[in-house]
Amino acid sequence: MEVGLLYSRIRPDEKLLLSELRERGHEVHKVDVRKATFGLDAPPEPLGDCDVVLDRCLATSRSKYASRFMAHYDVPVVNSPETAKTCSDKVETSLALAEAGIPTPETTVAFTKESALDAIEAFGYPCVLKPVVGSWGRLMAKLESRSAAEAVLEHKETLGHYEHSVFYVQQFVQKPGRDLRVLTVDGEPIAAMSRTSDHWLTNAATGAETASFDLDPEVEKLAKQASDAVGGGLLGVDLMELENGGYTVHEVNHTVEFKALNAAVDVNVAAKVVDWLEAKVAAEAADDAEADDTDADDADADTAPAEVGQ
Ligand SMILES: Nc1ncnc2c1ncn2[C@@H]1O[C@H](COP(=O)(O)OP(=O)(O)OP(=O)(O)O)[C@@H](O)[C@H]1O
Repeated sequence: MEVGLLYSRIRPDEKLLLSELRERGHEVHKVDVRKATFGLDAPPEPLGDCDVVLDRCLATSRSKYASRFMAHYDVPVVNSPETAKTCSDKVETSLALAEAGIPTPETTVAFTKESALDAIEAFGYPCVLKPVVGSWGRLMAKLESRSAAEAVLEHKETLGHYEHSVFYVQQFVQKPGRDLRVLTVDGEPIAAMSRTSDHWLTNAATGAETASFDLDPEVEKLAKQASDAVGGGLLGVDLMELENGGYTVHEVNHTVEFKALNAAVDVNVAAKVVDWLEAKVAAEAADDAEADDTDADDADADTAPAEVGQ
């Protein structure tokens, strides 16, 4: 198959994917989104001929628009623009999870620092303030007191980008020093790991210790539901274990990194992802062939009465 790769930096994750794709003899076209341009009529060369395009852009805005353009050109893209739109924004993600009835931390959104402080006080301390867009745990604050909350809110309002005047306040979940990451393809888990740290931020990017996690049916079910809720694709579903049992889903990542997962588990993650891509492309080709057959049958049916009459 011909695979397009939209990127701005080739991380170890992309390297794993690229070598797996090339080892299997697939042709890969890398497109640096910093150099490409996207018009309304035709896709940048050679993406139009690709069987599938992988959006691996680092920047949220690039990822959102680049995947939207691919869909506009009718080029199959992973992940879909709908998924990118939902996952790249924590408000959208929380709403999608809540609408699907998936347990997710209690969250309140406010638009001024005064109403944000009201929301924070209603949660009590500690609670969490997150930027609506961003990853790797950056600019997340665990608020331990009213005075800390006031200071952070003032900094955000005065110094922050306009996105920082959407205040996303969340209950602090008393997790057991770790959270869980499940990598899924259209809801099917490929592998899972726990990420443990003494710090309250336990994502791998902050240096947490990773270990393979044996999926239980509940995590598997929630990962599938969370994937469906955001539109499916190649996703990293993040969950926390609750003190009284059960889980809560706090994030779904759409341009998911899997280098740490690959190192933690006994699964060749890139190989599983490429298996899924191959199956996806084959299914799409079969659908297209069926549609062509149906069109041909319809054309025969259209001409049949005339033939009979002759
Ligand atoms: N409500 C919460 N209560 C307690 N801990 C939390 C809460 N939300 C997030 N965390 C911790 O903070 C870490 C980062 O959170 P989150 O995934 O929301 O941020 P992020 O910047 O989008 O990170 P990434 O994109 O790398 O997953 C999580 O791995 C988890 O350990």
